[in-house]
Amino acid sequence: NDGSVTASPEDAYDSEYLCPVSIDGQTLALDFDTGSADLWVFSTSLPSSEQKGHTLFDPSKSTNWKALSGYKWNITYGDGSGASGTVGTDVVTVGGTSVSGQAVEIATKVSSAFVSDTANDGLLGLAFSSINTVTPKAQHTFFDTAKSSLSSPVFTADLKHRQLPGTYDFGTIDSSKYTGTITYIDVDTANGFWEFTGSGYAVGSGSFVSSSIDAIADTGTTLIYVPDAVVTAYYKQVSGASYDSSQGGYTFPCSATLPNLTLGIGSYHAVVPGQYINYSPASGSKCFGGVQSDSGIGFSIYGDVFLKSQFVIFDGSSTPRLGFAAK
Ligand SMILES: Cc1nn(C)c(C)c1CC(=O)Nc1ccccn1
Repeated sequence: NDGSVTASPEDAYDSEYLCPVSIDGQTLALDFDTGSADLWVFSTSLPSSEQKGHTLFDPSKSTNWKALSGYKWNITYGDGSGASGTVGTDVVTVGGTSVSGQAVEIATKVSSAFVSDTANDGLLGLAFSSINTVTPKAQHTFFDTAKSSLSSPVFTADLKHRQLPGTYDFGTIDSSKYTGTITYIDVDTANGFWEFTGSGYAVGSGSFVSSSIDAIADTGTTLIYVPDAVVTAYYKQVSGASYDSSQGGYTFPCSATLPNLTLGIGSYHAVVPGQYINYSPASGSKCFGGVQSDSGIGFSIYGDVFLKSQFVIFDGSSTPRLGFAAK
């Protein structure tokens, strides 16, 4: 029951990656999010003003739909966006991986950021089920539901830079998708995230700075959010870079040459190409950086800007771990 599904960039800046997911034959484009654990979808139960532009799941058209009476969900993401609604189970298929009895969370309310993100029909959470928001009983993620039917209890992310489709694979590690060896690192599941301790960083050709960085591998977050020491060291090497409070982050002249950012994973040095860190135009001739401060978040987030430079293994075995390889 292994599967592979394309992950297509939503826009020219790789703000998010969307994957086709079939719910009892109704196909929606979902944002696979290793930073949360709810599978929720835009639905016909939303106010019509919030439905516009999205593909809607209609449970009344699903023969395998089973409503969970009295069950509810309510999620708020770190950027302040959120959604809430009711719950049922159905057959969910991702590439070749099909599961029955999967909790599908129907949105009856979504925040404005989701309404305006019309390419996105919901999220498929791939963090640990311990942080699923359904009450009175937390539900399993798609990966947890599928795990026992997979050749091995893993999924991998091979996200691409700029306009290229990548893939999420379930159940196998495709050795044609990476080069060299895989470096594995322990994961602390206490907060429900794929959380690990990074070993440090380097900017461009500069020397590696050893420092412990508490970070999560988060496919649902666009940028890299790291400690101020890293951010300061990075933009010191970018002429014309500065913190722009009106943009809410560091910007720089779009013509700037950006240094690579190396992030240590154990003894492995993961290199994020400088071009990946020119995220998008900000205003005028300034561009917004793909590396920003994690202050106020409580941990660092290695989001898509980082993950798309690597081949990443999310190993859900009894001792969960993360694997990283160059590609
Ligand atoms: C935790 C956090 N703080 N801040 C400022 C950001 C941007 C985050 C990450 C975040 O919100 N990710 C997200 C958003 C929507 C859907 C899925 N993931």
